[in-house]
Amino acid sequence: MDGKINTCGCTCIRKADNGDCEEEKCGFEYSSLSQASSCPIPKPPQWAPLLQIPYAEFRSAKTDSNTFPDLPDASCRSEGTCPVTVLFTGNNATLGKAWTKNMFPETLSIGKDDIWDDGRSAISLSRVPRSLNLASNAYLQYMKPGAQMPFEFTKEMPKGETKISIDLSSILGTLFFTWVTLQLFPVILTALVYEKQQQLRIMMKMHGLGDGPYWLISYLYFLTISVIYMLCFVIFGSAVGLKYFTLNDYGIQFLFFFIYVNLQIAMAFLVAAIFSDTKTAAVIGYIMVFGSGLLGNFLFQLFVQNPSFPRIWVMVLELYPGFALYRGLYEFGQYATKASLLGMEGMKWADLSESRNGMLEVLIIMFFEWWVLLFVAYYIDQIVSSGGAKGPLFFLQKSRANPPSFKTAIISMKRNGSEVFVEIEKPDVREEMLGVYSDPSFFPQRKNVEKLVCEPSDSHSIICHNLRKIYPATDGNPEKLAVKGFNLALSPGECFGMLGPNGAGKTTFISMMIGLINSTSGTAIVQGLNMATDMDKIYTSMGVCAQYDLLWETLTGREHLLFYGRLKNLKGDALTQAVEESLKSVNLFHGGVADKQAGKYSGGMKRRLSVAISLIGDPKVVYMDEPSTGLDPASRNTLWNAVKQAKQGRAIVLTTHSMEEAEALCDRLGIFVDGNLECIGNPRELKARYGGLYVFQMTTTSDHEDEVEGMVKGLSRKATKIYQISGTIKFEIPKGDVRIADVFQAVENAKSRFPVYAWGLADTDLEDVFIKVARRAQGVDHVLS
Ligand SMILES: Nc1ncnc2c1ncn2[C@@H]1O[C@H](COP(=O)(O)OP(=O)(O)OP(=O)(O)O)[C@@H](O)[C@H]1O
Repeated sequence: MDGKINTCGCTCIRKADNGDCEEEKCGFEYSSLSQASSCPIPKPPQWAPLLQIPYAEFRSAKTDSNTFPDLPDASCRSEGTCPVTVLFTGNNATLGKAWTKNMFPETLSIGKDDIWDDGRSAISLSRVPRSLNLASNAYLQYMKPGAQMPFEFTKEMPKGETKISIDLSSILGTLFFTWVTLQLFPVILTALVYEKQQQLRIMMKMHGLGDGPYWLISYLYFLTISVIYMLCFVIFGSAVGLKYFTLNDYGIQFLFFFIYVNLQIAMAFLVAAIFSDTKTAAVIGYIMVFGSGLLGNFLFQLFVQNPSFPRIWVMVLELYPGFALYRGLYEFGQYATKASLLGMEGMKWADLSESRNGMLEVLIIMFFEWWVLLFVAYYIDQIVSSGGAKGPLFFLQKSRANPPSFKTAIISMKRNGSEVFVEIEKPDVREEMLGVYSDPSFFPQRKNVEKLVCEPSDSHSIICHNLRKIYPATDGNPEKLAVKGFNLALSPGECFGMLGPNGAGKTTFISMMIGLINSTSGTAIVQGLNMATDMDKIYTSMGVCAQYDLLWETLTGREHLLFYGRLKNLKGDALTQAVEESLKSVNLFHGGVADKQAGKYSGGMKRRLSVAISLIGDPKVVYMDEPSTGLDPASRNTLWNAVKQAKQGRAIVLTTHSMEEAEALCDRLGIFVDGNLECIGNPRELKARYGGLYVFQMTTTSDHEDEVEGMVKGLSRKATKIYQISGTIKFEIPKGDVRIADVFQAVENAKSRFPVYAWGLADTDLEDVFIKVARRAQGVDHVLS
């Protein structure tokens, strides 16, 4: 037994004592070698079929260790215990090679020499495979090297195949493509909810974008995106040769996807009307995506493929857009698979009338549902976005005669001889307060508004008449009377500053004026239009800088201004020029800042952009809620200059906590306390009316404090001590009681009698006025409550 292969291709496996070969093994190499005449005639292998796999199991026929019952060695029954050789016989060995490679990718390597002339091939496997899939007309012969009798199993396929072609798109398509198509749903939904959550929708509305145009623009935008997305989807699918797309008629595919994306947008609008938080909406959106796909897969496999299941229930399922999508894609998949196997065309227009084809019913359902959902979404949105102003039957209210305009109401009151009475507070409170303040000029605004009410004119940009806001009781908190009857008349070119402590009701007032919330009662006329009936028209001449920056994080400053400028009907060069001037006026023009995304702006930059937005497009009335919050002194000066310039020809209402800002910008100031306007006038008037005092301060040693007090009392008997600590004493002295020269003289005398380390005489400033008015009002409120 030398193990050498002789010229006949045989190996001696047993030698006689004389050295001759007693037994040779020619193996399977015999036919690949040129055979000498002396070579023994090889024995053909004894193949016997051991395993029969029915055709029905064509795709998934499997063998396991039990399918090799004739393996002579028990140790060979389990995977990996002994090497084996597999023989293939078929139309050609390449087929066997390709097939086997597919089955045993880890263990198989087949070379050119492995293919025999008779078309068979032999491959050595390092282990017994656990399972086998037979996919060709090959005989598979399985033998263990060295075995006396080869063992084998044979599988003969019923018909010859030249190529294994599995079109995955047709098999996986329905579920996978359902998910791909539905991916747009959460995108549209979150975009819509984001605009609502960030109050960008109301911001757009405030700048003149009505509900109708908003819906139209948004709808067309999402439709364009969806159509492009679906076109790319079908084009790419076709380009890579997915039969799902290439075999079915493109016209039907276009119609199906077009109707579906419209339905999907309508559904996103509907769901967006219900949610106001982006994160919740995104979670719901993705649950709908995956749920629709998986549930659709489960239900339709179960029901559609079961002919005994009532068809009407399938149609009920299809009323849910996600399932309708699944069903349509399922039909495309069915037609593509059939066409691929039988080598014919997929779904054609004529096939729509086939009774088992659900495409037509899906198209009809989706088409009608698209319009129904759109209508319902618009209806719900009108109710939800109105903040309670519109009830479920708002369309009936609209059809009624228009409510009488403000002017008409006044004229009719005059005709009836009734006295026009403007109620500022409940009568008892009013009397009480008049008693407390005993100053009729305390309510000049009421008189002014009364006059305007009686003699309506267009000379005022804003007229507020007894505007009240009561927030309803929520979460166990009682209702809140935030604005208690506000009266204001504001002319063009005037800047009105609202001062007041936190919670005074300033933001509530502005929110009512910009239509963010509805007033509980009262009337406001802006540019001659009644807010209750003509808010949409008022929006076109209004600019708003809200307390919080309402910006799109992904848009640049310039894009924001271009967008809002367009809403204000600016076009072409006028728009470009207005945007550039606006950017310059708030110092956002230079250094590429204008083209940075607003999300990357600092707080101060966002604030300046908000102010620029409020002023673009020449609005006649501008509301600014604490515009300079968070600005550094330089930026604040820039902003002030912008507002001063913007005052020309416009009425501006501005709330602020900065007395400096109020004095710098406002022509008139109103101090608001606990929902009431406590005083109104220009800064100097207010200081004169509520100040009227000098503040005298002196620092000496502790043992001379009495002498300082005596000196001040000598100047004015009405002087009141307001502060005393460690030798520093402060007095308020009525201005009318004292001459400044006398104060200087008294101080000089005092210096000669005791040490004076420092002294000062100051006029009252706006801050003193503010504190005084607020304290007094809160004191009165406290008494009244
Ligand atoms: N949605 C609401 N529901 C109930 N109460 C509210 C609501 N919004 C505001 N309020 C209450 O109304 C009052 C006025 O609030 P508002 O925000 O108008 O005050 P403000 O003067 O703007 O305060 P700040 O200077 O702090 O901005 C406060 O007591 C506030 O708690």
